[in-house]
Amino acid sequence: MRRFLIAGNWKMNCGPQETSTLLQEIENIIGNMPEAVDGLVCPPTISLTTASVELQNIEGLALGAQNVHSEDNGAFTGEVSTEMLNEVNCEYVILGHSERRQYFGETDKTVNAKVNKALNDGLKPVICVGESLEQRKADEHKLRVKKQIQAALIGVEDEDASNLVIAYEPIWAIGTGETATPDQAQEMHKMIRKEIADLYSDDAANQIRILYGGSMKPHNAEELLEQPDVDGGLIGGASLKADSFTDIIHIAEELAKSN
Ligand SMILES: O=C(CO)COP(=O)(O)O
Repeated sequence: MRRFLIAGNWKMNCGPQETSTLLQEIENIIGNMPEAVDGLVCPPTISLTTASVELQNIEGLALGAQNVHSEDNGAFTGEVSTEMLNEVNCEYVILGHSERRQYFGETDKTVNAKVNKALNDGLKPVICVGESLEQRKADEHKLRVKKQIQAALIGVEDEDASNLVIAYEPIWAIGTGETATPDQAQEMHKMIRKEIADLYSDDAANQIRILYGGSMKPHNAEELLEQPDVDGGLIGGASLKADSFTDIIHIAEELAKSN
């Protein structure tokens, strides 16, 4: 059985001080992560070192970055390398978030290079895919997401597939308060799992975790997380408050217990 992964993408929020405060608040509420649920926080690069220290007190809550470069090192002003992320105990890295695709020139090709680099260097990529509102209205959402997945996974070997996480994030639901309905999320997650089965194997498809992202909040987390192919959440706004983030963790815990 796949374990829930409840992940916070903090985006460009929380410098080192706020990072310490937020993680201490989370620790005060949950202590460690519940047995049945995996957790992840992805602060901005400058706060990773601080987060790494704080997270020593919260068992089961892993650390991730929001981006990485595909080269080892060198003249790439403003970038960070996989080696640097490993040094501060990052386990995951978010790749291909729609905001990076939209504002920072990320393409299917650069995402693919980063996915391979991350896997080669022991980081688990959280690959973000998702369609725009126009694409959904034109009934192109399935094709768009399929293409993003195929492109992101070029060169990724079968044995690495289980280290991947995929996040389905419909762009129209990010930061808008509008959520995909549970049926819409399930339909897309099922299709993504089928795509992984076609590209790799049923085994890989059964193992891979597919997260939903886009205005997941405590009030809608249960109906989304109870869908059979929704294995967790990639949470933006609601991950910036200790109470809403831990509420969602507790919802996942209850669902895991009842399964
Ligand atoms: O983009 C997201 C997570 O990566 C979702 O953000 P919100 O939860 O703020 O909609």
